Formats: sequence, C-alpha cells, structure tokens
Amino acid sequence: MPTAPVIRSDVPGSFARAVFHDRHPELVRQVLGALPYGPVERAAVERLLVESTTGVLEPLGEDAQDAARWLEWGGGLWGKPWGEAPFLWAESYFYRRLLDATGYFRPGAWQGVDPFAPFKAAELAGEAVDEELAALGGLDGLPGARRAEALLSSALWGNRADLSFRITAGTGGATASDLLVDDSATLWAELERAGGGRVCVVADNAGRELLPDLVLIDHLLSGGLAAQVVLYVKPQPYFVSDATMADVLAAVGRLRTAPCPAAGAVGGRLWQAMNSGTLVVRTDPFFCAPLPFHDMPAALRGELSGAKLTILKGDLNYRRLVGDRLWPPTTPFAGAVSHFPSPVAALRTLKSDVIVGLDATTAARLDGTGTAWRTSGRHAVIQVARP
Ligand SMILES: O=P(O)(O)OC[C@@]1(O)O[C@H](CO)[C@@H](O)[C@@H]1O
Repeated sequence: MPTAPVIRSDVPGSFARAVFHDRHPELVRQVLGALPYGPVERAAVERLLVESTTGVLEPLGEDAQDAARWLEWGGGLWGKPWGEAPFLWAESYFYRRLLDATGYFRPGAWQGVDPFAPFKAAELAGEAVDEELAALGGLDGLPGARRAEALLSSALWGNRADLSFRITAGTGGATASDLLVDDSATLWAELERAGGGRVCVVADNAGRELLPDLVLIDHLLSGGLAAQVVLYVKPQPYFVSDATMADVLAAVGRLRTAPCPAAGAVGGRLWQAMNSGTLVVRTDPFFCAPLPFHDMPAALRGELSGAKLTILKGDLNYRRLVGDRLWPPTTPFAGAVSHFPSPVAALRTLKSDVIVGLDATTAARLDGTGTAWRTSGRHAVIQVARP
C-alpha cells in the first residue's frame, strides 16, 4: 500500500493548524465557562493552551495511571513543538492533558467530572431532539427498506449533528449530492449475507449522533440483521463530544422517556437488549489512543475479527481507520482499510483533510468548487470493504 505524508499541525494555513490555534482557544473558553472550575484547574487549562500552541510536548506526570503508556506512545516526540507531532497524535494528547488539567483523574472533587458534560446535557435535553424523536413515529409507516434507509441516513448525518429523521422526507438536512460515496447497498448486503452474527459499532459523538446510532442498532437487532451488537464507546471524555458509557445511559434514558411512543419503544427494547446481552457496551483504552487502527492491540483485534461487520462512525474514527495522511482522494478505500480485522463500514461526514475512495471525476469536481469541501461537514461518505 503506497503511503502519503502524515498530517501535522505546523503547516501555516492548514486545517490542522487552525484546530490548535483557533478552535482550541475557543474550546478552552467554553469549557472554563461551562463549569465553575477553581483557580488551580483554570490555571492548568490555560497553561495547556499555551504549551500546545507555543511550547513543546511535556509528558504526563509520573503519577498518571497511563504515564508509561503515553511515554511509549510519544517516543521521539517529547520536547518537540506540538506541531511536529502527527496531528492525530497531538490532538489526542491535547484532550488527554485537558482531562488532567481539569482534575478528571486527580483524587478530589473534580475526579470523574466530564468537562464536556454541560454541552452534552444541553444537546440531549434540547428541543431539536424532541422534534427528531417525534419524527421517529413517522417512520413506522414506511416500507421496511425505506425505514432502513432513513435510519442509516440519520445515523450518517447525525455525525454532522444536524440530524433529522425527516431527511428521508427530503424536507431538510442533506441532499443526495452531499453524499460522495454511497455503499449503503453493500452495507445492507453484508448484513444480510451473514444474518444473525455479531455486528460491532464504534461510536463517535454522544447526544444527537448517538441517538440515531442507537435507533439503528435497535433496527439491526429487531430485524434479525444482528444476533448481537457490541457498541464500543470511549473509556473517558475525548474530543468534546465523544460518547462514554454515561452518554449511552443518558441517550437510552432519553429514548425510554420520550413522549413519542415509537421512541419509547426503541428505548425499552434497547434496555432489554442490554439486560439480555444482545446489546453489549464495551470500551478499550485504545479508543483514546493517539494511533491509527492499524496499530490496534491484539486483544481488540481479536474481539473485532469475529464481527460480521464493524461500523465506524464519524470523522475521527475515519482518520484512524484509513490513516491520518494526505492520501490522494482516489486512493482505494479497500486498500486503505485492508488491515482491519473484519468487514468494515465507515459512516462519516467530512470534517478533516483525510479522504480516500473518491472517483477522479468527483474529486476534480470538488476541488473545482474552491470550497473547503474536506472540512466543512457538508459532505459525507458511506464506504464499505471486506478486507
Ligand atoms: O469524530 P467527529 O466528532 O466526527 O469529528 C472530530 C473532528 O472532526 O473534530 C476535529 C476538529 O475539531 C477533527 O480533527 C476531528 O476529526
């Protein structure tokens, strides 16, 4: 498999540089405004922001339970400017250090407090979710294939967090041209092919992305397309919105208590599925590692190898799946994911520079628009491959 330059955040004018120098300062402002952190936490977060934009990479304190793991992951990087590390590595480390700065791991009052919890809670409690769950009822009357298409679209576009179960009605949200690759027919065929096996779903964001993910999981289990679903979530808060077990419980609760009977029924079935073990929620430290999935540990590789399909949600998982590199957009998706231990499907809105699997005409058309099509979140792909 040919290679391509690793993306770094030290390139002037690049998206990656803007993430560190524009997005992170705004994120820090929001995090410090969302919870009444004390002087110690506030100063530590501000120091992290200065270090990550103008300083060099400092290792975790020796008392950190994962200090040795990060020391190994960062071999050759410590003491270098953050921009000289791979963008994926540096961004992952930023979020690990943000947890340190807010006291997430430190024994004391702030231990275990998700710094992004206010944002997640507000999104989940929002009227937009009420409306989206109410629209679920409208899907019950659709023919099976149309309902399946609606649920897949909602899970896909939920990654852009402008989710709407009304997408299928064509009344809003994405348009067909925004979907650059549509392997959905292959995805359903893969699920039909080995009906009744285990499907793994590697979650991305909580709230308005996780809700349609859970509704899709209910569809797979209720429709016999999966005998079991293993939902992988993050072991700790990550990249602001990434889902943890607490977020899964909040989303299932939101469904179960929704005024809309259809949503309540989904929530009830998910609760039962978790009781019976047909829906299992798992996590692994590797899901917060600064590495591509190519380097996943043997134990996780073994878990995933038995899946009839692994569905990866979101932009960050895509970057880790194909490798966070400046691949030519026409690089074959199957080649880029040949390392993966099961048939794999990526449901992703484009929010960073990485993209593979486009045909030359589409790539040329998009480049010809002169827009930030790779990072705008407007476009998406459904890509499937059997390694
Ligand atoms: O995985 P998600 O939630 O779809 O997107 C996460 C993400 O797009 O946000 C960052 C920019 O803030 C990117 O570097 C990263 O890939």
